[in-house]
Amino acid sequence: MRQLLFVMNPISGDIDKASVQDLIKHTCQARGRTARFYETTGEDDLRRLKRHLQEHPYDAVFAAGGDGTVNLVAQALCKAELPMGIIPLGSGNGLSKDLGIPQDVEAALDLIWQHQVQQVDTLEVGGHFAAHLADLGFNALIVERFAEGGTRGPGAYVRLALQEYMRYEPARYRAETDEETWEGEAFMLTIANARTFGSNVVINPASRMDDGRFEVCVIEPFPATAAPGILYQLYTEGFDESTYTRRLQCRRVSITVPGEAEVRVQVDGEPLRLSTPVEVSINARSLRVLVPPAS
Ligand SMILES: Nc1ncnc2c1ncn2[C@@H]1O[C@H](COP(=O)(O)OP(=O)(O)OP(=O)(O)O)[C@@H](O)[C@H]1O
Repeated sequence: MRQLLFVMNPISGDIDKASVQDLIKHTCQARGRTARFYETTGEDDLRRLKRHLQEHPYDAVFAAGGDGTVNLVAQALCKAELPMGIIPLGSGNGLSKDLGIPQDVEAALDLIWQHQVQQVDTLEVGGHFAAHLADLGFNALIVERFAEGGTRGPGAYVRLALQEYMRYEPARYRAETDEETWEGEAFMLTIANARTFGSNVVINPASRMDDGRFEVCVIEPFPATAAPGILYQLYTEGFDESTYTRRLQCRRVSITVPGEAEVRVQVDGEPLRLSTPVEVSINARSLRVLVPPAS
């Protein structure tokens, strides 16, 4: 693994990218590796990155940014042999946490020399690629407001969530999977290939990213008095213990919101409006990722 590309998002997280780039360059040079950098622009990045990868041979491509940058690189490498590494530089870094990738830049870089390659499933959500988590309902609304607001960081997210919670009206959903159908009201409905949000909320405990299946994790409407208990359960892997939650395991699902032609969906942290039904399918073991070696 000698030729390495680092795809850097100049605006992700709250981190000085020039010093990170220096650190990556010097670490690689000192240990006989060549690091090249590819800066994202926020416009047409997928097409440009794919073309760059066709024209240049690399041994691995690192996503150096947040979940959106990871989504971009994962999409470019999906169904390819080339493995993806992650240098977590966003505010949430959900997928890297799920895969046990160190959150410290130097430790994450060490995976160049010591790693195993894990093949993980990826999802298609309404025609959009997802490597981590997507959802409909409350969190999708907050992610949309967050993007509109122009502020970044976990503090701004929590402020928005508290404001919106007070006036939030849960919607009715119908989820038809390859195994069962569920219809009912939900506070939010998460399409989960992975386990944990970047905020450390465990939405899909004891799940696997390489089993060819994903979960639809439903949080039903709950009274305000139940909120602290649900939050506690979400942070302590107790999702299934609540009377307000359920999980459907499947290989595909079709989600409708009766009476709505369009629905808010967040996919790997990006807010989208998708037409209904939202069709979700899985690409089993379609992405190769560098993770810490098995202990
Ligand atoms: N040069 C750029 N200028 C403006 N926006 C950019 C640029 N490069 C990428 N983007 C946008 O940045 C977003 C992805 O950001 P990313 O998820 O990597 O960081 P983050 O939002 O800070 O982290 P996290 O997702 O962990 O909260 C995408 O919407 C992408 O279009």
